[in-house]
Amino acid sequence: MKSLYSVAEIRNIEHNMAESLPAGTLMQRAGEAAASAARAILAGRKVLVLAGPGNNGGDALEVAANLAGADTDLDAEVTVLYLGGPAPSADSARALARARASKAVFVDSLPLGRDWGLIVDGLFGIGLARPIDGDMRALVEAINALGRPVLALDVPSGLDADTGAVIGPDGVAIQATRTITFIGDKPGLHTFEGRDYAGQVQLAPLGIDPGQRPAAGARLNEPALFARHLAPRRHNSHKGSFGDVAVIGGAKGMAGAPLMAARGALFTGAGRVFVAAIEPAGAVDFVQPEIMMRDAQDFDSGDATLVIGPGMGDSVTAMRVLFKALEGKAALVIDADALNLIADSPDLQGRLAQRGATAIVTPHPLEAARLLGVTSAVVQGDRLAAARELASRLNAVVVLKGSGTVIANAGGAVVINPTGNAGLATAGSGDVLAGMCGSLLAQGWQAWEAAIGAVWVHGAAADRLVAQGSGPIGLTAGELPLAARAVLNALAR
Ligand SMILES: NC(=O)C1=CN([C@@H]2O[C@H](COP(=O)(O)OP(=O)(O)OC[C@H]3O[C@@H](n4cnc5c(N)ncnc54)[C@H](OP(=O)(O)O)[C@@H]3O)[C@@H](O)[C@H]2O)[C@@H](O)CC1
Ligand SMILES: Nc1ncnc2c1ncn2[C@@H]1O[C@H](COP(=O)(O)OP(=O)(O)O)[C@@H](O)[C@H]1O
Ligand SMILES: [K+]
Repeated sequence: MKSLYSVAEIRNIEHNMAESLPAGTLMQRAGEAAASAARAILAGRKVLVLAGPGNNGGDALEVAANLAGADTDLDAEVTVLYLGGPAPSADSARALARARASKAVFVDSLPLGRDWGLIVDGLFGIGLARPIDGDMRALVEAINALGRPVLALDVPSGLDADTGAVIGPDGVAIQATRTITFIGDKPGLHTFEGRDYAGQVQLAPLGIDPGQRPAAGARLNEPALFARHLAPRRHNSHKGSFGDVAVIGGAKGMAGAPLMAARGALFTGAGRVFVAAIEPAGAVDFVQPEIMMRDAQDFDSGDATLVIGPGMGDSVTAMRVLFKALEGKAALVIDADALNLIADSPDLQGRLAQRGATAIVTPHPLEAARLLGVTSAVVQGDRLAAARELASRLNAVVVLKGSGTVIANAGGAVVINPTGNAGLATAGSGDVLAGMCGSLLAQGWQAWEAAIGAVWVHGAAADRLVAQGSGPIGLTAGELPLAARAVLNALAR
C-alpha cells in the first residue's frame, strides 16, 4: 500500500522514533539515501548544495559531507551555499561540522556559471512556515532559471507537503527533477502544483518499517486497491451480465458530450449503452451505432446505471430528469451540468445525501467550488480537504478532477491518483471518465472501487497514448475509450 502522510503524521512518527534512536540517526540516514540518489542522477562533476536554516538544511549538509568526504570514490566538486542562522539544531550542527571537515567548498552567494551537474535543494522541507521572500526568493528564482537537474530533499522548497500548493500568495518554489522524500510519501507531491514541482518522487523510509508507522490519512491510487473487481470474463456470460448504462444529457448544441460518455462506457465493458438526450439530435450515432439513442423526456431507464449531466444544460427538462434520477434507486454518476443544478439547490443536495452513498460525483475544481460555495482557488488550495468535505456533505464518492485527481468518500478515505497527464486537459475527457465510472458500476463494482478504478484507467489510457506519441499536445478525448479498453484488458489479464 502506498501511504501518503500529512506533515502532522510525519512529525508524529519522527517524535516516536526520536526516543528509540541515537540523536542524529534519521538525518544521517536521510543524508546517505539522498547522496546515493544524487549519484544516480549526477550529470557532471560539479554539485551545488543549497542548505537552509532548519533540519532540511541539515540533511543537505549530510549529503555534501557524503559526496565530498575523504572516503568517497566520487570525483565530484561540491560547493555548499549554507544559509543557516546562528543557532542550528544539534543534528544540523553535527552535519555542518561534517561538511566543513570534508572537501566541500563553502560559499556565501550563488556562484556564477550554470554548469552544475546537479543542484541539491535543502533550503526548506516540511517546516516551511511562510512564503519564501527576500534574498531567498531571488535565490529560488535564480536556481529555477538555470534549468539544471535538481534533487529536492524531502519536498521541493516552497511547496506545501500537505496540499501541493506553492506557499503564497504569489509564492515561489524550487522546480525539482526528482524529489527524495523521507520517512513517508506526502500528498502534496502528487496533486495540484506538486506533480510539476516534485518531478519524479522517490521514497526513503530511513529504516522505519511500515509496522512502526501508523495508518496514513491518504494513499496513492494503484490497481491493488480495485483488483478484486478485475476478473477475466466467464465464457458463460451475455450482455445482460455486464449491465446497462444510460447517459442523460445533451441539450441543444451539446450532443457530443453524452456520446463521449457513452463511448467511455461502451469501451470499458458495459453490456448495453443508451444516450437519453434532452434535445434528441439523431436516431443513430453513425460513428458508434452500438449506442442506443433515446429521448430523455419519456425514457424509462429500468435498472440501468445512470450517468447524468454531460452537456445537459439547465432547462426545466434537465431539472426534471435530475430530480427523477435522485429519487430513483439506480446507481448514479453525477457530472457537469447536473452538478451545477445540485449546487444551486439545497433541496437536491439533501436528496443526494439521503440516497445512501451510492452515487459518484465527478466535479472539476470550479464545479466543486460551486457545490461548496467557495472559489476554485480555495478548492485548489487544499484539494484533499475540499474532496473530503464534499464527500461528507453529499454522502457520496467524490472525484475531484485535475492534476493528481483526489477521490474521497463519506467515511473519510482519500486516494490521490498518479496516472494521467496534461493531454487530458481537453474538452470531453471528463465526459469519458464519467461514462467509465458508470460502466464499472453497471458491471457490479462498488462505488468506491468504480471511482478509483475508472480514474486510474482513464489516466493510464492518456499515459499510454502519450507513450505512443499521440499527445500530450493534441490528444483528443475521442481517443481515450480505445486506449482505456487496452489498459483495462491488460489489468484483467
Ligand atoms: N526531525 C527529524 O527527525 C527529521 C527531519 N528531517 C528533515 O527535517 C526537515 C524539517 O526540518 P525543520 O522542521 O527544521 O524545518 P525546515 O523545513 O528545515 O524549515 C524550518 C526552518 O526554516 C525557517 N523558515 C521557515 N519558513 C521560512 C521562510 N519562508 N523564510 C525563511 N526561513 C524560513 C524556520 O525558521 P523560523 O520559522 O523558526 O523562523 C526554520 O529555521 C524535513 O523536511 C526533513 O528534510 C529528516 O532529516 C528526517 C528526520
Ligand atoms: N493537467 C492534467 N493532468 C492530469 N489530468 C488532467 C489534467 N487536466 C485535466 N485532467 C483530467 O481530464 C479530465 C477533464 O475533465 P473536465 O474538466 O470535466 O473536462 P470536460 O468537461 O471538458 O470533459 C478529468 O478527468 C481531469 O482529471
Ligand atoms: K527541500
